[in-house]
Amino acid sequence: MMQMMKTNNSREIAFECLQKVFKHKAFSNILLNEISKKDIPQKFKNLVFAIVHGTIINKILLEKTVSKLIDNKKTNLDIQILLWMSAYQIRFLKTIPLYAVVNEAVSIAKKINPRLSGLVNATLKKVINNEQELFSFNELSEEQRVIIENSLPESFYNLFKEQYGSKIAMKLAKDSTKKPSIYFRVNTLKISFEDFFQTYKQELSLIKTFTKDCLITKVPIVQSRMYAEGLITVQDAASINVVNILDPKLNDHVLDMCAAPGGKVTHISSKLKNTGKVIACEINESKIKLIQQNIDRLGCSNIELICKDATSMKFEEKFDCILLDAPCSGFGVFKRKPEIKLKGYTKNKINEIIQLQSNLLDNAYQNLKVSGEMVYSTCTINKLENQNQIEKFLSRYSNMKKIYEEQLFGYENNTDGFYVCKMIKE
Ligand SMILES: C[S@@+](CC[C@H](N)C(=O)[O-])C[C@H]1O[C@@H](n2cnc3c(N)ncnc32)[C@H](O)[C@@H]1O
Repeated sequence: MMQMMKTNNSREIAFECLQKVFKHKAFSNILLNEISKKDIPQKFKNLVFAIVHGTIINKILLEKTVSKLIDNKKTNLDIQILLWMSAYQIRFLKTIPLYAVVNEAVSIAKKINPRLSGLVNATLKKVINNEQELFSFNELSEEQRVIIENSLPESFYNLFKEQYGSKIAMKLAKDSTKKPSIYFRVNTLKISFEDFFQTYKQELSLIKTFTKDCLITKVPIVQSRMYAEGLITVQDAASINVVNILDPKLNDHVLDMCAAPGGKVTHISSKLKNTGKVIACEINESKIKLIQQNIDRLGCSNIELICKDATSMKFEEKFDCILLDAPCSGFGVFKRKPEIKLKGYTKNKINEIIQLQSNLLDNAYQNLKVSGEMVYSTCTINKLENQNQIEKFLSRYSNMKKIYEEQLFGYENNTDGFYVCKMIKE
């Protein structure tokens, strides 16, 4: 195995990331976060991000295209990954010189196995010369074509079609390859929404959105001064929408049962203007530090952080308001975490998650005051974890009433797909 950890070459770095994703099931957002800290020019980083994200998002399309030219069984996975990422650049990154794509791929191939560099060279020249034909799947039905062109595993398409019909399933397939918008939340503990908007609307090309406290920008903002000072935090509009629906009131006693990395709990804190008390619970100890960093950066002073299993914790005092932003399949975040899409749909794993959600809901009920309100949310569009889960919950507790329910698919406003249900304990 070649050693490339110390390289500054964008394509070598991208290749190494993709190996980790495809061979070792690593998550690209974690790898890319590490790369964003590397001391290399921003334009090199941008190329790495584009290649890694684009190759994962389009993996099925790239694999089917490349396999028209090579025998997958006779070609090792490293060479296939190299061909997928190079075919991605040829097809989708039109400003990159084609000779650079081929030369760099050949030079990486020489490090993997010098005998295969000729194969890489010849295959990529064929992709360049026959691009339109190789990337077209006109012989297939429209449904089949759309799922290949958008690299959606058939198991997902079938699940969405069964739950919502083919029209919505097709829209979901097409949406899964879109570039997500950069949404963020203005931290009203430090600046009012209008002041922030007026001050930075030009500099950050700001656009208002469908949900309160949330803006869109075209400029990367994680490295910005406004971010470091805690004026803003990056969060998808659909996620911001959840706490807007929860709508906790000043001085409320609030429980967030599953809090990491802290996007929603810090939003709750800002809604309360640091009054009342918020208990933020998270089972995973390694994520506690992340929540604390967000709490400190955003200036939240009413949050108590606890590391516990939220299926069984009990409190002396019950809560006015509970958020259960449950662990879920993540079928609403394909655009942001394309690895989830590539894993395909397996019933057993989902059944475990559904049971955990159900146990969490039962304990939320136990900890909620009479007249208290709770929100159950997930970043999935899977009905079994959403509407069906809530129907079963409501049938277990006759004094729980649904007061609001919303399923965002993600294609409406280019957000994540999110389910939100607000209930009251009578
Ligand atoms: C969807 S994420 C929460 C996102 C968070 N609300 C936010 O907005 O930043 C779900 C979290 O629940 C945590 N979790 C899973 N099982 C749990 C349990 N039994 N008790 C508490 N937390 C749990 C996971 O570690 C994960 O961090």
